[in-house]
Amino acid sequence: MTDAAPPDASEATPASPAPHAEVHPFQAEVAELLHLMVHSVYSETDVFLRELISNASDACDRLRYEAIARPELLADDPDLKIRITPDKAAGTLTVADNGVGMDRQELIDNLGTIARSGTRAFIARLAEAKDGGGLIGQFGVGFYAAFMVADRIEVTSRRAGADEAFVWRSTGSAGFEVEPAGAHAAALPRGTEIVLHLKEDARKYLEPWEIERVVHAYSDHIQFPIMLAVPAGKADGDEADEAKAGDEKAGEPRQINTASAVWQRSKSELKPEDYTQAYRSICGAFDEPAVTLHYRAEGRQSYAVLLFVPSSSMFDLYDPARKSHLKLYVRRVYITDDASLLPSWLRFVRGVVDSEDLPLNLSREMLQNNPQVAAMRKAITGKVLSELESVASKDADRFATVWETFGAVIKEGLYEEPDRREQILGLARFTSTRGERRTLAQYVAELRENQTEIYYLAGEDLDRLKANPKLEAAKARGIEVLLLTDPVDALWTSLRLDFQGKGFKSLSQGEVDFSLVPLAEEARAEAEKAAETAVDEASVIAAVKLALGDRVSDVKASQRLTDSAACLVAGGFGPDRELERLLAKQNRSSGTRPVLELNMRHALVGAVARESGAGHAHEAADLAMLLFEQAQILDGELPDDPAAFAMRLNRLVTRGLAAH
Ligand SMILES: Nc1ncnc2c1ncn2[C@@H]1O[C@H](COP(=O)(O)OP(=O)(O)OP(=O)(O)O)[C@@H](O)[C@H]1O
Repeated sequence: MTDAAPPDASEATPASPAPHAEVHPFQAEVAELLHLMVHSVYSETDVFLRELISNASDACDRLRYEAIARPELLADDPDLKIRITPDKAAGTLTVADNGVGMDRQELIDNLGTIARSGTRAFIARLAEAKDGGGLIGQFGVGFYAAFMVADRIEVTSRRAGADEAFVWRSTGSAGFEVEPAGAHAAALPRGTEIVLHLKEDARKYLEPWEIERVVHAYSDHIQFPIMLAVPAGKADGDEADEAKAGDEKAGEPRQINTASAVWQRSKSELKPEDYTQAYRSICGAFDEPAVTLHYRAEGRQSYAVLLFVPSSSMFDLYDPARKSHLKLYVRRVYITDDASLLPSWLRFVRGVVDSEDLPLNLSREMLQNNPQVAAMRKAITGKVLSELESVASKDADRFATVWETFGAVIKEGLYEEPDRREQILGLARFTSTRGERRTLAQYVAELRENQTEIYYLAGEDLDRLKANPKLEAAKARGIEVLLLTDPVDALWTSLRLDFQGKGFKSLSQGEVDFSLVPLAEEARAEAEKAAETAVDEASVIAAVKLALGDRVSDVKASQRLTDSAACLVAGGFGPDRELERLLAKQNRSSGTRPVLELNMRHALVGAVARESGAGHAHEAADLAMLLFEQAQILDGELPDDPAAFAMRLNRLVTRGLAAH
C-alpha cells in the first residue's frame, strides 16, 4: 500500500484531479469484484441504494451508541438522519448521513478491503453468473455495489468529534485516492457524504419516484428519517417528471420512509407485507422470510423480539466463525449484533431484540457474560424452537423447506445443547428407505415386530447409500433405515442418543441382529433356497483372513447381506465408518481397521471356499482381495492400490472367460 502523503497534501484542491492525493491500491478481492461489476450488465441494480442507506443507518446507530459515553458527540446536531439528493444537472446522486463518519485511516481500511468470509467463493460464482444482481444482493457487497451504477464516486467524511474531514475518490479501477477535504470540509460538520456520478444507463435513479420506490421496497423500516432533497433550481423542468413526482417541491427535503422501530409496533397493526419489508430492510435480504416470529416478552425482563428464518441459505452458513446475527437494541438504541442472543446452531435466524431493561452503558464485552442476556438467550431459543414446531404441525411443506435449508445446522444443537435434544430430534426430518421427510415419531410408530432400534446408514451421497448392500437384510425384513447424508450426522449419531426409548444403531458398525424380526414373504422363500447352498463358514473365513492380513480387524459371516457378496463395517467399539472417514479427512483418523462381512450364500464367496479347498491358494487370495476391494468401492472409497485391483480383476475375468 502506498502511504506517502506529501507534506502539502492538505492544500490540494479536492475538486480537480489531485496531484498530491495519496494513491492506494484496492485489496485484490475488491479489485476483482469491482472489475466484475463494472464490466457486466446486472439488471438488479437497486441494491446499491439499499446498501448505502443501510451503511448510513449503521453509522447513525454507531454514533448514538458512542454518544452514550460521550454525549458531546451528538450535542450540536442531535437529529440523526439520512439525506438523498438527486441532481439531474450534475448527473449525481448523493447519499449523506450525520452519523459517526470515518477518519482517514477508516476510509482507507473500510473502503479498500472486504473482509467477509466466503468472498472468494462469491467472486467465482459471480464470474460465472449471467446476471449477478441477485447474487450481489444475497452476498451483500455493501458499499462497492455503488459501482454498478456509478463510474466515479467521491466519499467525504468527518469522524464525529474530529477537526479534519477527508475525501476518498475512485473510478472503481485499480485503486482510490484519499486526501484532506479542503474547502468542501466546511459543508460537512459530521458524518459521511457519498456522491455517485451516475452512469448513463443508471440515470433513472435521479428521478424522485424511482428513489422512493427503492426506499419503500427495501429501506422503509430503517429507524432514521430518510429525507429526499431535490435541490432548488436543479430540477430539469421536465413536465412529465414533475407530474409523476406529484407535488414534489424543489428545495424542501421531505421524509420518504416510515422510520419506525417496526418491532415495537403491535402485531395486529402489521400485515404480512410489512413483515416482508421489515425483513428485507433489517436483514438486508431479498427473499421472503420463511418464518416470522414477533412477540414481546414481559415479566422479569421485558423486551421486543422480531425474528426471521430466511427462505434461502447464506454464503457463510457453514463458516465456523459465523455467529448468530441478531441485532441487540436497548430502548431503541442499537448496541451490537454480537451479543450471542441465539446459539450458533440457530445462526441462520436474523432479526432484532430490543431490551427495556439492559443498561445502555454496558460494554459489548460485558454483554457476553451478562446473566440477563443469558436468560434472554435461553428464552428466545425456546421460542424459536416452539415456533418451528408450530410451523411443522401447521404447514408441513413450509417446514420441509426450512429443514432442507437449515436442518444440517440445527442438528449441530444435538451435541451442543443436550437440553434441547428431544425437541431437535422431534423437529428433524429424514430421508429413509421408506420415503422423504420422515419424522422419528413416524419411524417409531411404524417399527416392525420385535424391532427395538432405529437403524441408520450414514454416507456422503444419497444414491450410493440407497444402493449400499448393508441395507439388504433390513430391506428383506421391511425394516426402515434412515439415510443420513449431512456431515454433521456422523457426529451426533456417535453420541448414542435415543428417541422415545429407542436407540440409534448404525448399519455399518458392529453386530446387527435382525433374526427376531420376521422376514417379508418373498424374502423368506429366497432365504430358504439360499440356505441350501451355504458353504463351510469356518474355512472361508480362514482363507479370507489369511489373504487380507491386517487390512481388516476381522472377517465374519454377515447378517446384513442377502444379495451382495461382501461389505465393510466398523467394529463394535470404534467410530462408525462414516465418522472414521470424516476424521481421516481431517488427519485425525482413529486408525481402527474395519471388519469384512461375507455373504456366505454368495457365489463368489462359494468360489473362495472351492479354490482354497482345492489347494489353489493364489486364486483364493485373489478372490478374497476382490471381495475386500468391492466392499471399499461400494462405500465410496478407492481400493488401496487401484492398479493392482484392475490387474487382479482382469486376471480373474480372463481366466473365467477361458474356462468357458
Ligand atoms: N456512511 C458510512 N458512515 C460510516 N462508515 C461507513 C459508511 N459506509 C461505510 N462505512 C464503513 O465502511 C465499512 C464497509 O462498508 P461495506 O458496506 O462495504 O460493508 P459492511 O457494511 O461492513 O458489510 P455489509 O454490507 O455486509 O453489512 C462499514 O463496515 C463501515 O465501517
